Amino acid sequence: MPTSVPLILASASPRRKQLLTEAGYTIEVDPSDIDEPEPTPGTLAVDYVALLAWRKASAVARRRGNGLVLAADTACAVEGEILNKPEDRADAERMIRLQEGRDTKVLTGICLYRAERDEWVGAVEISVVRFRVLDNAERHAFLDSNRWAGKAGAYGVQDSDPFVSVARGSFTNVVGLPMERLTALLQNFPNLTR
Ligand SMILES: Cc1cn([C@H]2C[C@H](O)[C@@H](COP(=O)(O)OP(=O)(O)OP(=O)(O)O)O2)c(=O)[nH]c1=O
Repeated sequence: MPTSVPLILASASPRRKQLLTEAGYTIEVDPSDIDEPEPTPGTLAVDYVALLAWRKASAVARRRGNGLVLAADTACAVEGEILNKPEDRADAERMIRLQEGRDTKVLTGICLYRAERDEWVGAVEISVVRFRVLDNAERHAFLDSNRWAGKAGAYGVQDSDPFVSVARGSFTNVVGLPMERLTALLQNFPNLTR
C-alpha cells in the first residue's frame, strides 16, 4: 500500500518516477545533482550503492529542511567490477562484452530521509540478471540504438531486449527502485523515528 505521505523523489530517473506514480505514490521530483564518483578499487558494490543513495537523499533533505526524501542508486556487479552508467559508446560496448554469457548482479541502494528530524533508513536489494552472448550484428545494432545511455551496465531490462532477463529477485530493483523493499521500509520508518 502506498503511503499517503508525499515523497520527495531525489532522482532525475524517469524510470523511478514512473514506478512510483504507477504504484499510486504521490511524489514531487527534486533531483540531487550530486557528483557520482567512480568507486575506488576494492569498494564493494553493496557499500557503493548504499553510500550514493544516502548522499543523494541527504543532499536534498538538507537543502529543503523538511519532508520525506527518497533516493536510490543502481549499479551492476560482474567479475568483481562495479558497472555504472557508460560514458560513451565504447564504454557501453566494453560493459556489454563483460556481461555476455554471465549471470550478473544488479544492486539498488535506497535511502529514506526525514529532513526535519535528520533521520534516515536505508537498504540494498540485489537481483540476478542473466545475459546471453550476442552475435556481432546484434551487438552493433544495440549499441547504435543508444538504448544503453544513462543506464547502469549499459542495458535496460525493461526495454524488451531479448539478451537480458531477470533470473532471480525483484524486476523493479533492476529498473532502479525495488518497490517491494520500499514498501516495507516505509512501513517501518515511522517506528524507527518515534
Ligand atoms: C540495470 C538497469 C539500470 N537502469 C537505470 C536505472 C537508473 O536510472 C540508472 C542508474 O543510474 P543511477 O545513478 O542509479 O540513477 P540516475 O543517474 O538515472 O538518476 P539519479 O542519480 O538522479 O537518481 O540505470 C535501467 O533503467 N534499467 C536497467 O536494466
